[in-house]
Amino acid sequence: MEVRARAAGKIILAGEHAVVHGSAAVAAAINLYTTCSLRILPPVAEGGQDGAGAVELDLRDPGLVFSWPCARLCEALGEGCGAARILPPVAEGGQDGAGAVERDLRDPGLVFSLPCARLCEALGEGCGAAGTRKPRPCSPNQLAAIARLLEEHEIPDAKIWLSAGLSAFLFLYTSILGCSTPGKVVVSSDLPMGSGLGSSAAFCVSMSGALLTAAGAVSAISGVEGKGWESFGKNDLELVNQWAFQGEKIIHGKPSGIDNAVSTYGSMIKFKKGELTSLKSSNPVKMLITDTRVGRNTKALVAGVSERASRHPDAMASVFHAVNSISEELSSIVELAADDEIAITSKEEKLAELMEMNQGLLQCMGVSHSSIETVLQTTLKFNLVSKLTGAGGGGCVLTLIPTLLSNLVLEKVTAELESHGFRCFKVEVGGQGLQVCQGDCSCFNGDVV
Ligand SMILES: Nc1ncnc2c1ncn2[C@@H]1O[C@H](COP(=O)(O)OP(=O)(O)O)[C@@H](O)[C@H]1O
Ligand SMILES: C[C@@](O)(CCOP(=O)(O)O)CC(=O)O
Ligand SMILES: [Mg+2]
Repeated sequence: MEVRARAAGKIILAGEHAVVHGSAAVAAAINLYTTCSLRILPPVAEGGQDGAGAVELDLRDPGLVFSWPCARLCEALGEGCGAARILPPVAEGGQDGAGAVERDLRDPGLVFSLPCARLCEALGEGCGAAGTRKPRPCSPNQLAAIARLLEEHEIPDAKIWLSAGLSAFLFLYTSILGCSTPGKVVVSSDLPMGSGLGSSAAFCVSMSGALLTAAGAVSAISGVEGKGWESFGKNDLELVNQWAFQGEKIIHGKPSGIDNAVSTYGSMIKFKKGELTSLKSSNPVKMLITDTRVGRNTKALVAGVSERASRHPDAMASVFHAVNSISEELSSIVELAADDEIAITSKEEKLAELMEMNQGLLQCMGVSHSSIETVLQTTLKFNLVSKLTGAGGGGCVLTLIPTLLSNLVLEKVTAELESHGFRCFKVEVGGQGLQVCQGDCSCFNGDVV
């Protein structure tokens, strides 16, 4: 069985960091994706091919491949992993008895087998992939066991930041498919990693989408246009989102959930205390993204803001309160319909002013950086307003592009930003959320399985 899932990166127009402390934030999906391709391999018969009984992860962006024998996963993660083995669904006219759930109780020495058809008849809808329908957090013991598994691999020092993503992968894979399901996973992404465009969330959402589809816990709705990409219904998206959030917790420590939500659902959203409101943006919002190429780590920046908040609780509560007002106002302006040049310009001026105010408050939180300040000063020379997006400390900066801005000015500002060594690109704002494609994945072509 092969499945491919893709999830979008995001920009935060207002409210990053404050959203972790209960304020509202506004985010939008962008047309840069992380794609996770999964091939479930047949269970290995005794005396079977060497190495076939393994879980392999091929990370195309850093260019690293990892492999864990299923036996080693079961030994390390034991009970917690459920040691489930997913058998391929039975085709019509398939082998008798294969479409069954078998429970092998080693201690009393009893084996029970219930045909799937009988389970469905007796338990109906509610019986669907029960184990995966209740996402649970990674326990401290599980996390420690995963860390020990990772120590057995030589991760180059320069790429040690990958450990968080690898831990999230091992947690999601073994929790959803069990430890004894051999498989091969390939991840590739358009997103720069660790730059504020939500690569960690897109990683967890695409991974959860592919794994849950393979486990039969969610299924795509057919008939959506595109090159074989299909969308999911609301309940399935919610399940994927909840699992992805558990993965984000491993990477970020204390995520608000906004990144995985916008990556899963797409479009533009307002997010507050876990509640999501979909925003209908009536005019296109155009943003230039500047990647300062200054690496940073979301987990450390989020922890830094929390420490500042515990040192100055009253002052920081006021900062978070102000950000909440900015996000609330920005979300209502985004939805205003502007149908002539004057109305569009006035709407864009309001958005720009709110972004500028938000940037000032992000400076108060201590998450700006000299590279970000350089972007702000450069764009200001052209009367353009910018703010950092995501966790800050480097990473990406957004610049609002007014509808009436000439291409010449845009080229000039881009050239000046790039002369500082930054990388500029334009993105489409408010696009697709999670999508899936089943069938042969081209990334496995040439594999001998
Ligand atoms: N395509 C990917 N391949 C491997 N790991 C990834 C990938 N995308 C994200 N990650 C994980 O997510 C981490 C970056 O997350 P984070 O610091 O939150 O930055 P951001 O989400 O803004 O890109 C990486 O260090 C890595 O562990
Ligand atoms: C800083 C924060 O608001 C967004 C982090 O986004 P990113 O990982 O930098 O893309 C954290 C969160 O909301 O979980
Ligand atoms: Mg992140």
